[in-house]
Amino acid sequence: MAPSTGRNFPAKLTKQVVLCSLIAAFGGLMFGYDIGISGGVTSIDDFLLEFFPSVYEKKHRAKENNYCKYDNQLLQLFTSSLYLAAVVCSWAAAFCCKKFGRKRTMQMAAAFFLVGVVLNAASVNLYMLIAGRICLGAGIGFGNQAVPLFISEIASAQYRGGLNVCFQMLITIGILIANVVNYFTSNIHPYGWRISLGGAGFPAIFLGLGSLLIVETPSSLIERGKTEEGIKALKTTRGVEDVQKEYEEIVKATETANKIKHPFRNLIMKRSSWPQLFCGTILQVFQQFTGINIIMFYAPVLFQTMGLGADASLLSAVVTGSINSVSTLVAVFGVDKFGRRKLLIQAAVQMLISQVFVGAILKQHLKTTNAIPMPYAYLTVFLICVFVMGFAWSWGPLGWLIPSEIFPLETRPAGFFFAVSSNMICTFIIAQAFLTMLCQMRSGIFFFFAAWIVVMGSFAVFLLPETKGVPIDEMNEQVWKKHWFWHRFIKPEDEQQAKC
Ligand SMILES: OC[C@H]1O[C@](O)(CO)[C@@H](O)[C@@H]1O
Repeated sequence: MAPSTGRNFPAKLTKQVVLCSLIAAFGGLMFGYDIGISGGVTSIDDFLLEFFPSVYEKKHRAKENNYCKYDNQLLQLFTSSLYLAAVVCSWAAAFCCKKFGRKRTMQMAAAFFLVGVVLNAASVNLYMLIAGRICLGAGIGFGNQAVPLFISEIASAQYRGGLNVCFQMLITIGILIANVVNYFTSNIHPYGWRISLGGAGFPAIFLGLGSLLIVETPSSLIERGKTEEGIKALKTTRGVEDVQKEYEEIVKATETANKIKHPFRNLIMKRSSWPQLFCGTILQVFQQFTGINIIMFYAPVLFQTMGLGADASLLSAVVTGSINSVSTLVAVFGVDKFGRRKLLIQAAVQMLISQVFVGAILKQHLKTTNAIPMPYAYLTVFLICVFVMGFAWSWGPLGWLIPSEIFPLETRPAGFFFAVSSNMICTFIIAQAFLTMLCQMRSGIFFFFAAWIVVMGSFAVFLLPETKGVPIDEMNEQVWKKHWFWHRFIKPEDEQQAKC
């Protein structure tokens, strides 16, 4: 018997949907592997010697202030150039998603990424390294745009949350694999870092080959006039024959979508799109301003700052990475059960407490060049794990899930573009600024992020609607029109007005 809640359409969890979602989620593995690798290689001496000799020298200068030894704009550009490229490319990817479908866009992602991997692993100078990062960024921009949309559309409402979280799940597994790879390759001299960077090819090959096997989403097929294929895809992905009602909803959404020639303009100008636009974008901004990436990119650097040795630092990054992956499982199984808001609010409290304690310990014990006493260093690693745990079952996965499910079909790729690109921009800002911020603000950086967590927690309490179990093409009716605050934006006259 197919489960059904509220006005849900009948559907079963089919093997095809699970398999397609998992294959698509390899886009997350690409992204995650890269995140983990960047942090690791920037603390490996052979890599620094080859491309950033001044950082190498500063790192080994005995008197250098711990907080500042990695502060170097070029080194930060290595990490962050990828995100700039990803922003630009996710805009192009939004067009490709609409015109060529989600599946083709994923294949483009894999192709760009592979070129980047080859350039990076074979780099002989900084230019090649940065050019490689830009291609990787293009791959990530295309992948991050297409994959969450693909999963949210291919899954029925009852299972959408859990399946979509697989994307973040694979991001975390990618980060973890990268941390482990870095741990071993850092001892392979002098080319271990090439193995680290080259390893990124595996997830891209998986995504590229895997995407040849998957089906296109019913919404995308119907939107592009492939009605017969769309109905067929609807039947196979839902695992039921009676798909008439859902088909009619998609056709209705498609008709509205086809009237809109400029989805980007429509989204910005039309008042009734603002709630989704605001919530989708701000969730991604908040996701980054939890401060998660100071840990993901720079955990080894951060732990070395606290005085742990090089190996202990890389190993601690492996520990935080494992906790990140395992805790994301809570979201896979919990998000369609507990709902989105409960997870976000609970985790905000947990993350706030750990940030404040980490800040307090570092303020007390890491004043100048000295390392902090070992028990406190380990307590800090523990608190960071508590923080990562909270992030992993909430703001991490839901930052992708909610924006991919709240926009109506006509503005979905365009709306999701704003969400993806705000993630990339904020990741860029944090990647670029963190080492300087650490150098300037010292332990204050943890209080800075704690303040953001207070703001985002309040947002989840007061402004974010619950979207659990609502069919994706019914959000306007069931969510926005009924919300205590946002309903005032969704007036029928607005819907008539801006058919730009
Ligand atoms: O799991 C942590 C990782 O997840 C992301 O927030 C993406 O959702 C990354 O920016 C971060 O490095």
